[in-house]
Formats: sequence, structure tokens, C-alpha cells
Amino acid sequence: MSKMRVYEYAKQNNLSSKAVVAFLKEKDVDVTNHMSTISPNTIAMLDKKYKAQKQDKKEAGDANQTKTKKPKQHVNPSNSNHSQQNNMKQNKSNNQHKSNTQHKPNKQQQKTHGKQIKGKKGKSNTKAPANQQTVKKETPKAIKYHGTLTVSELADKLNKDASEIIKKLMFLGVMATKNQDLDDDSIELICAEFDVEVEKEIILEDTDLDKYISEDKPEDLVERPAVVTIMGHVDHGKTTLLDSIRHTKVTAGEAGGITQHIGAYQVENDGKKITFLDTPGHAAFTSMRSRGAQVTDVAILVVAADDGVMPQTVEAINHAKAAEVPIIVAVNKMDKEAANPNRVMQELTEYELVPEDWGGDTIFVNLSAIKGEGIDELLEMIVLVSEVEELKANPNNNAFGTVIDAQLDKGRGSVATLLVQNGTLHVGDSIVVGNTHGRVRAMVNDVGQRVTEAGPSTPVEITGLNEVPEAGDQFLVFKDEKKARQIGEARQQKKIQESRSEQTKVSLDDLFEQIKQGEMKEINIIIKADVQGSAEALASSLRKIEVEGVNIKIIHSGVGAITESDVILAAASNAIVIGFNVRPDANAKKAIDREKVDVRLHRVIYKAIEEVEAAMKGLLDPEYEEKVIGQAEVREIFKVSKIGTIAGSYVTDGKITRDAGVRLIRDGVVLFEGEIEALKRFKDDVKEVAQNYECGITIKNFNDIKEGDIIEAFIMEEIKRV
Ligand SMILES: Nc1nc2c(ncn2[C@@H]2O[C@H](COP(=O)(O)OP(=O)(O)OP(=O)(O)O)[C@@H](O)[C@H]2O)c(=O)[nH]1
Repeated sequence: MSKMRVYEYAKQNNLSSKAVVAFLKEKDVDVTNHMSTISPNTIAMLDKKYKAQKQDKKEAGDANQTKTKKPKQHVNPSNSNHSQQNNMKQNKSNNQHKSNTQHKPNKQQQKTHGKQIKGKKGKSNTKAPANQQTVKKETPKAIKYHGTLTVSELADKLNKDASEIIKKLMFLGVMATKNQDLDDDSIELICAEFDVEVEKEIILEDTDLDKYISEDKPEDLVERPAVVTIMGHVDHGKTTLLDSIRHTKVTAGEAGGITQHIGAYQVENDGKKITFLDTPGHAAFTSMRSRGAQVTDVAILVVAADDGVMPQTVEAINHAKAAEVPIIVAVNKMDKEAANPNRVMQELTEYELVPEDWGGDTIFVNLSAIKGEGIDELLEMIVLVSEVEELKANPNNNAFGTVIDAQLDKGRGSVATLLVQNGTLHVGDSIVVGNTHGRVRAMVNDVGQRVTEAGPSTPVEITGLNEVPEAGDQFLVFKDEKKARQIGEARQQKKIQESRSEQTKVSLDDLFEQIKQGEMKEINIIIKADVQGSAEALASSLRKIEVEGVNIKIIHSGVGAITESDVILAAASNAIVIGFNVRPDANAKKAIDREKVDVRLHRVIYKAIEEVEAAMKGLLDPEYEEKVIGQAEVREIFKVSKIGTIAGSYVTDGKITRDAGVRLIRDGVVLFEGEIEALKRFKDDVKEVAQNYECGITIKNFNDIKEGDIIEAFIMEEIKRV
């Protein structure tokens, strides 16, 4: 038992600090006020007094609870008299066991409690005075809540101890901690246990943009252009392809042929438009998706014909698959001598991308981005796929969509490229964008022309927002300017609040809880390993783990360090990353912190498997390792009859802390291992003593200390898995 302050003890035991201080003073313990520190001995003394009392309190409390549970009994005089008598009887008999000195502060405490009750409820005279200290607050008849409640929040509402709720939950077969959210059913069950009516208030989130999106009737929907993202391995030609498409297809003569880079552009093929997002690569694609924005309809996977499938090719495939976006394979650099499109096709079959000629359904287009060959065919195929996908929108609705890019321009202020996903955006529209708002002042299209409106799948750069939104933010137009302002401001507020309460992603430690609560039936895992063989071995062993009702889904596996892109994919897909003989690189480490992604590093396959399996079964205990934090040399011994042996010591190394574990070492042999009872500098209790300082140490339940002994202090540290 370590030391604590009076108020801590009082709080833990539901007592008033005043009563505790009074009692201790009476016992000649040196305390002045609620901030005074009390030693383990004193705590033991207090326990002796109050824990015994608590038992009484509990019994009396139980009797009382029955009363409050059934309100009818309240008004039944014979009943209440009966219980009064009962309680009085109990109290009397309890007091008989106590000495006079104990009796006194007891009374004083009753008085304080009595006052509180009177002040709050004004009902104290309906209860027996001797019983007042045992009555906490009454159980309410009904409670209301919205959203969710944690165990301790529910306890507060019911005027109960969290432990009582935890106990009830245990009986219901649910293991819960104080800070755990309860689902509606559990809240209802617990309240039923206490005879409390419960009502969940549904508060509509006024800040949710979805709430304001009006549904379109099927007859109002018309075809819209596909939005395409180009992905692939480094240097396989993504940028060249984007440029090539733009130059061959952007209508000549528009804005003098000068193209603007606004983050997206549109081309026309056979009278059909296609929108290309201008940031190639899957990181941007997935970071948008992780923010809830699904903008891409079709993914073009660029694979260099002379290089074949490379690690980022695989990543891109997995990112597109995770987003359930159809993939068209563009086999690039066909002009090169070493081009081998068959090899590319062969390699991609492993990833379930099988060309139609080989019995699959993936479209492959051979091209040379640099020469502009095969571009037309690619565009045709995109149109084909988008027709199959039946991409539609209602141009007559209020516009909504996603921010593609945004920045602060010295002259123009906040400048944002928006992709309209539904409706039509007009100059002058009142708009909420992410957590900011404003009025569309001016709109410029992808070829630098000023426009007054932009329909579905059109990218436009707008000015007029109060602040700079973020890529991936959603926007929505409001007819009413005031409403837009209100919602924009409310969202800003909400964002501030949310950034305070940390977002949590799946972690192995709470996996079991989530599985149990039915939140998750599938566990997404990303594997990174040093060699392909181990990645495969790990993946296949993980897939074999069988825990009822849960599936493991390997959404990506690859060779090499854990990268930022892996982490972003994990965050977007609520996945856990397992690193086998690899480490996160610097950017990935930052992303892990930022995105709160659970990353587990292993060197032995079966350990990784065991860990996931254990987590799935809810057995994941934190692992601890011992860390020696300091040593002290015993220089003098004081024997005090009440306390035992005090070792006057000198800290030779590190530090000694009051809550550390200690070992007594004599001539290199460990004689005893235990806890510190008291750590003092002169007369004061201290939390820690640093190197080169003297101190007095008493060891709990151990007095055989001699001069020259070494006291070693150690702590148990949880092993960080990352
Ligand atoms: N021969 C040939 N070279 C090409 C072709 N397409 C791209 N390249 C060349 O390949 C190199 C890489 O092309 P990029 O378009 O920059 O590749 P990327 O995929 O955008 O690369 P990152 O932006 O680094 O990811 C450049 O030197 C291009 O000129 C092609 O069709 N044929």
C-alpha cells in the first residue's frame, strides 16, 4: 500500500475529508488538512475504522435501496417505520462494537452527510438520523441520455458507484471497464435492474451535411462523367499519361491552350466527358477515402511493360479494391524494346486481375503515354466501364461534392478546387465546405475560363470561402445564406471539440470488445514483411485462425518497410498493420501517431499469429518487463518500535521512487523482494529521491536490513509494441 493524501482516502471511501482529519487528529496523527499525506500505517488504521463501517453502511444501504427502488413503499408509513427501526437497530448494534473514540467522529460525519441530504432533497426528516450517513443519493426514477454513455457516466446518472454497474454487467455476462461505452441494450438492462425508466433522446446532428442532402427521384437522374484516378508504381508513367491525355484531348483553342493545374481536369471522347483527378498515386486517393470522401469511379492502374508488377502496383491494386473501385490496367511504355505486356498480364493474374482473353473480366489497354498511342482506346474503355457502372446524378439539385485541393492565395484568399458530385454549383451559391463556409464569388474551370455554373463530375476552382478547407472535405450548397453560415460555424465548433477527444482506430487490445459488441465481423489486416515468403506464410496462417463469428481479411500484403501509404490504408480501412522483420519508416511513424493506427512488429511468425488469435479471443494482456531505476546503499540503521527498521540510505545510482518495487541485496545475493513502505527525506514523505541524496527507506514486511546492504528499486513497464 502506498501513501496518499487525506482527501484521496476520503474520496475513495466516500467520506468527508473533514471527518477523516478529525478522526486522525483525535488519534494524534500529525495531519493538518485534507492535503496532508498519510502513511500506509495510518491508512491501515483508517481502513480498520471505516472499512468496518462501510460494511455496516452497505447493509444499511441495501435496506434503504429496496425502499427507494419501490416508490410506493415511501408513502407507506408502516413500511418506512419498519425499515427505520431496522436500520436503527443495525446501527446501534454496530456502534456497540466500537470504542468511544471511534464513535465521536462517526457522529460528526453523520452530521455533515445529514446536511447534504437536507440541502439537496429536503427529505432528511423522513429518514432515521442514524442512518443518514449511509444514504448516498437516491436512485432516480427515470433518466434520459443521448448518444452513448460510459459505465461511469451511467453510474453518475443513477447515483451509483461505477463498481456497482460493473458488477451488474458481470452478472449479465459483460466484462466492462469504467470508461467503456455501453450500448443501448446494456443501458436499458442496467436501468431495469435498478427499476429506473430510461429514455434515449435522439438529437439530430445539425452539423451533419448528409442531413441536408435532398434525395433525388430516379426520373431526375441523368448520366454523369466518370471520375478517374491514375495509380501505379513509381516511374511507370502516371504523370506522363495524365499529361498526354490532357494535351491530346483538351479542346484546342480553349484559353489559348494554356491548361491550368487545379487538381483535376476534364476531357471529351466521342462526345462523352471524363474527369481525371490530377494527383496521381494512391496515397492521395486513400487519404481522401479515409476522410469519408469517395470520389473515384474508375482506377487506371499503370504498369510499365518493361518493368512489370512492382510493390506499389500491388499497393495500388489493394487500395482500389478496398475502395471497391473498378480497375482498368494501362500497360505503358509499349514503345520500349523490353516491353513485355504478356508478363504484366501474367503477373497480374495473381491479384485477380485477369484479362478478358484469358477468361477474366479486367480490361487491359496497351499504350505508350510518351507517344500518345493507345490513349483513345483507354478513354473508350473508361467510357465503357462508366456505362456499366451507370453513373448518374441530378443536375437540378443543390450542389454537393468534395474538395480536391485548396490553398491560400495572397491575392484571392481561400482558393479551393471542388469536384461537384451531384447538383449544379453556381456563382453566388451559399456553401458549407468542410468546417468553413462562404459564397461562391468566382469559378474557374480546368482550362482557366471563368464559368458561372458547374454540373455533376465537374471540377472547378472557387473563391469566396472564409477559410481554407482541406482536401477530402465535403461541401454542400444551401439556398439560405444564414443557414449556411450557422452550419458552417457549428461545424467549426464541433471540429474543435472533436480534435480534443482523440479518435481511436481499431487496436488489438480492444478487438475482443468490438467483436463482442458486434461492431466488427471482419478484421482487416495489412502485412509487411522482409521477404515475400514470410508475408505469404503469415497471411495464410492468419487466414486459418478460427474464432467464431470473425473473419480475417488481409487487405494488403507486401515486402519492405511499413510506409505512410500502408498506414493511411490501415486508417481508411480500419485495419491493423503487422510488420514482420520490418519497421515503419520515418513518415510512417508520424502517420501512425497521427492516425492512431495499431501497428504490431514481430520477428517470429507464430508469435504474430498467437497475438492476433489471443486478441480475437480477448486474451490480450499487456506485457510487462522489469526496469531497474536505481540503487541505494544502506549506511545506517534505525530501529523504531512501531515502524520497524528504517534504512538510512544513500542513493548511489538512478533514483528510488516510493511506488517502486525493491530488492534487498547483501553481498551480491538477493535476500528479499517486496515493496517500499515509506520513503522519507528527513521527516518528510517523498515521492522519489534522486542520486547522491540521502533518504530513509522502510521495506514492507521486512526488517532484517543491515548496514552495507544494497536496496535496488525497479518498476514494471508495459512493453510498447511499436
Ligand atoms: N519510353 C517511354 N517512357 C515513358 C513512357 N511513359 C513515361 N515514360 C518515362 O518514364 C519516366 C517516368 O514517368 P512519370 O510519368 O514521371 O512516372 P510516374 O509514374 O508519374 O512517376 P512518379 O511521379 O515518380 O510516381 C519518365 O522519364 C517518362 O518520360 C512511355 O510510354 N514510354
